[in-house]
Amino acid sequence: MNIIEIENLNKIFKTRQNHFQALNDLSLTIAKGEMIAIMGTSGSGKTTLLNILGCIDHASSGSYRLNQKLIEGKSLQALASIRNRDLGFVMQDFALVDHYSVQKNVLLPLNYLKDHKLRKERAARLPALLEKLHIRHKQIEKVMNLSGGQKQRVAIARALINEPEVILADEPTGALDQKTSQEIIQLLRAINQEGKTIVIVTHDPNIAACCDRMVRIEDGRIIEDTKLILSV
Ligand SMILES: Nc1ncnc2c1ncn2[C@@H]1O[C@H](COP(=O)(O)OP(=O)(O)OP(=O)(O)O)[C@@H](O)[C@H]1O
Repeated sequence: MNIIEIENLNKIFKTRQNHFQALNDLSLTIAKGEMIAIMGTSGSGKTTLLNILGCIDHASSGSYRLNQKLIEGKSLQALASIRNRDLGFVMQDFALVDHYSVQKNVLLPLNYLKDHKLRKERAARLPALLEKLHIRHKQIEKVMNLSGGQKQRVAIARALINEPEVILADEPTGALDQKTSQEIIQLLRAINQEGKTIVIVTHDPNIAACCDRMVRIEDGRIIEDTKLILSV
């Protein structure tokens, strides 16, 4: 089953003087449970694509179906709820609140859940989640006192707390050294093997090599789509 289906997607950024076509008739399907790397030179359209997949931005034309549901035409409120329920985000700069504790950061997405019972159930999973990500011993530590690798583990825990089907990661290892990057990618791989679909934007061929598939974008178009034989 395809969890992501995009068809003939175009994205045009309009400024006062001119306009720029960042995505050009791009079509892509991603199967449930796939781990896919999006590569391409700087300015090729990777983040633009990820932002549309993440319902942070909308396409100028074309269609996007997430879990069979058409995303175009949804209200801002509906998009916010899709982002919170169906998607988890992991960013290069971690996007954590530095002066909050690890547990407060991880529990943040639950604030948007209206169902109090569900909120309690999910919050109860916190210790097991932190254990799995090897940061249980840092539960009440402020994020500002953690290493880069630990911060990214907190961000991954936060992305997982609402049990989304899809994790979108924009250069998740961009701020980390090589050894820590490998640890983070192996962690994402383990999460993928539990059934999550993972889309990773990366410049790093070593990260792409840990994925099932690599799609290369140039000038807003897909120029390569390769299934990878995993060595990990
Ligand atoms: N809000 C915007 N307004 C105008 N142009 C934009 C806007 N956002 C992105 N662009 C342009 O769209 C193109 C694609 O940008 P995007 O951020 O998707 O590239 P990228 O592949 O993620 O690059 P990088 O690897 O450097 O992060 C770039 O030429 C960029 O300048």
